[in-house]
Amino acid sequence: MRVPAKVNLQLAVGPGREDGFHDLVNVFHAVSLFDEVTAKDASARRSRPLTELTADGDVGSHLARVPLDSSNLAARAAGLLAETTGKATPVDLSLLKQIPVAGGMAGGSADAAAALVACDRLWGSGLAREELLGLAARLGSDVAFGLVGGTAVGTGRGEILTPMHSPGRFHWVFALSPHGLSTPAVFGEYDRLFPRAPEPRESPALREALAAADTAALGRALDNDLQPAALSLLPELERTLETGRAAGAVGALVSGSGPTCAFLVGGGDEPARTVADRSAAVVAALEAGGLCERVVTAEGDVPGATVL
Ligand SMILES: C[C@](O)(CO)[C@H](O)COP(=O)(O)OP(=O)(O)OC[C@H]1O[C@@H](n2ccc(N)nc2=O)[C@H](O)[C@@H]1O
Ligand SMILES: Nc1ncnc2c1ncn2[C@@H]1O[C@H](COP(=O)(O)OP(=O)(O)OP(=O)(O)O)[C@@H](O)[C@H]1O
Repeated sequence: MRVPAKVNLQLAVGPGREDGFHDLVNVFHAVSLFDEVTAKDASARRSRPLTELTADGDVGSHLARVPLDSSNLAARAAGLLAETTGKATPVDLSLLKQIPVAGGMAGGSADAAAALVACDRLWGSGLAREELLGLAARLGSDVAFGLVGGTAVGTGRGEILTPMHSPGRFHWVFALSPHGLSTPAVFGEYDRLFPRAPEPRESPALREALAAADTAALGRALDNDLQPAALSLLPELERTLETGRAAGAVGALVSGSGPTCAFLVGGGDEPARTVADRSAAVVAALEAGGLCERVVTAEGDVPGATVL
């Protein structure tokens, strides 16, 4: 299975709920930075554990942060499916990672989405899409989007998804931080900074920009309520954002809970040469700035988990 990363085009965060979560208006956009998840039958093993994991990939120091035990979200996904259907045999899960780890791009959630589909096929459980989406939502707020992909607005804690009309093709540059940020810690910092947050509201300007495939308007509409919290925990991110903006990015923001920074560098409504030049300028400035571990480019939107 191949499964994409996400960037949040809008992340409006309401006040903390009694269950520890926050109501969101979360506009997800899937980008062409992919993890690959393979599930192989290991019935010969016969004994527990249900899953054994390996992880490899092109994510530098981030790879060391991927747990290889039952806490891995892909293993948890396999476990939840097994528990739900009662149909399971031991499985070897291998992860090939391109999505930054603890980077605010939903890498673990993507792997969980892919593992659900891969194990459903391997075990012949044949769950309906709605049932898989239900299991995904139980695993984490971002997991269902890994199944769906494209551009979609998530409400509730982010798991209730409605597709958004986005006919355009957008080009992005991502600055990967050497650090990770814990999602609960960033929400906690948000509560400290904004103890009386208003109810989250969708941005009409963003919806219009997406529908019109208007890159400049999309750049202006990008908005992440968690950005001040991520900057408060990692102040150096402000310089990363400023470096990309100064090099010509059309829009810049922290992706989700961070610390990956996302730069919109063009869209299909602009000449390809303009986009390529702008992208190259932003990549060069970020690399020369020495602020991030790696710089990668990607396009969006792309489909969710896909069988290779
Ligand atoms: C920041 C985002 O990535 C934006 O897409 C998501 O909201 C986070 O999604 P996720 O990583 O799948 O998060 P979950 O595994 O569901 O929750 C992890 C923790 O993040 C916080 N959390 C998450 C989602 C949400 N709507 N409100 C929250 O307060 C809670 O402390 C929760 O215990
Ligand atoms: N398959 C996985 N890949 C990466 N990290 C995983 C995985 N399973 C569990 N983890 C753990 O989850 C933590 C968060 O990883 P992840 O890459 O999903 O963060 P994230 O992209 O910031 O998440 P989100 O954007 O959904 O908030 C990591 O620090 C790691 O310990």
